[in-house]
Amino acid sequence: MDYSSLGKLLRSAQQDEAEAKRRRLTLYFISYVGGTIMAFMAWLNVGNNTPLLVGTLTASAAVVYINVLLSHIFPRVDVFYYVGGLVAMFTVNGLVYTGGLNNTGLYFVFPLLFLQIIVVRFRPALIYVSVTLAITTFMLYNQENIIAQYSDEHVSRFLISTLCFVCVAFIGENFWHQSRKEMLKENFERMRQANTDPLTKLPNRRFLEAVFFEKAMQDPATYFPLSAVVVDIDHFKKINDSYGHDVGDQVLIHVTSLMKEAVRSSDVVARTGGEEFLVLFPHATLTQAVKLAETMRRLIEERPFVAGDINHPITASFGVATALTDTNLHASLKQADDNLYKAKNAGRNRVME
Ligand SMILES: Nc1nc2c(ncn2[C@@H]2O[C@H](COP(=O)(O)OP(=O)(O)OP(=O)(O)O)[C@@H](O)[C@H]2O)c(=O)[nH]1
Repeated sequence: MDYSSLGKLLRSAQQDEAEAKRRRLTLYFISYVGGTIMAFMAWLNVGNNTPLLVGTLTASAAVVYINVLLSHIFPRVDVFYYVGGLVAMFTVNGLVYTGGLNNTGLYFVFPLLFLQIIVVRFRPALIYVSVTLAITTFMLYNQENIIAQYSDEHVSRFLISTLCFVCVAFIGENFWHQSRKEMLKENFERMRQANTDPLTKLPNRRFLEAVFFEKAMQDPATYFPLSAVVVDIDHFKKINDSYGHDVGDQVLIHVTSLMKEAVRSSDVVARTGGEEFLVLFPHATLTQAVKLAETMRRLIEERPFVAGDINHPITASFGVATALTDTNLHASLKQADDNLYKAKNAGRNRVME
């Protein structure tokens, strides 16, 4: 698996739960409070001979309630936030068009715009608010086409204060957005370090357990049958003893690059111990995994470690097993381990299934 795919997996594991919760709770709060206010205002206006205003408020309240109820059922779906923003746009312009109760419609524009900014993500919010304000401004300068009538003074005051308000709200949102991005970047870097072996730059055991296996359990159709190959370099201690630890390290890097050369881009090569590796083949049968392990074994055998005066043949032993479903993942990892020991006992430099 290449660096960017591993990064993607890590990023998906770094779920920004706090931000998701903030958005979800904001949507719930705004929808229940806002929907109730809209319904109440609609009820207040019944009998005032303002059917369009009553209709706008009732329709908005109904859509807000349905939207929030659906968002409880599908909490991970983003569309409800955008629907919330659209309802705000519709309500703002309905209020501007009709004038609202006793011509107070313009005063409700501020909170509704603010709701749009916090419910919809930063960039889409720029579009939502711009479109909402463009329609509002058009109506205010073409009052012959709308029901409400506002004085020039009223319109100027409203537009200037709205502009200031929107700028301040976006500046605040932008700073929050930037600092959150920085925080996520730092957090990601820490996570990357914790999940990577510093010598070979391969993912480590922690990555497999905390990220990869979790992901595989969540999406078994993509990952299973999941084949595992445990790889152990033969007589590695001798290399360390003969040439020193630094050369041993270079041999580990050499073997890593050979294994990466042999596998597919969707496979994961991880370093799980000193001279032990675990290679995972998502969606691969036992036969395919044995074939890939054999390719790795041959490649390692055929390409000795060469550095300066050193030309040292390397071999490795392989234990293979396949988990057909997520329920036997751990049993098959253990089986792959057992098969590795069989390969060692049978004379090394071989693949055992
Ligand atoms: N250079 C280097 N050596 C390491 C590292 N981690 C573990 N080792 C060494 O790897 C060697 C493993 O030795 P053994 O477990 O006896 O295995 P082996 O010599 O490969 O023998 P078999 O596995 O039975 O073929 C030990 O000497 C460890 O010190 C490392 O990061 N770098």
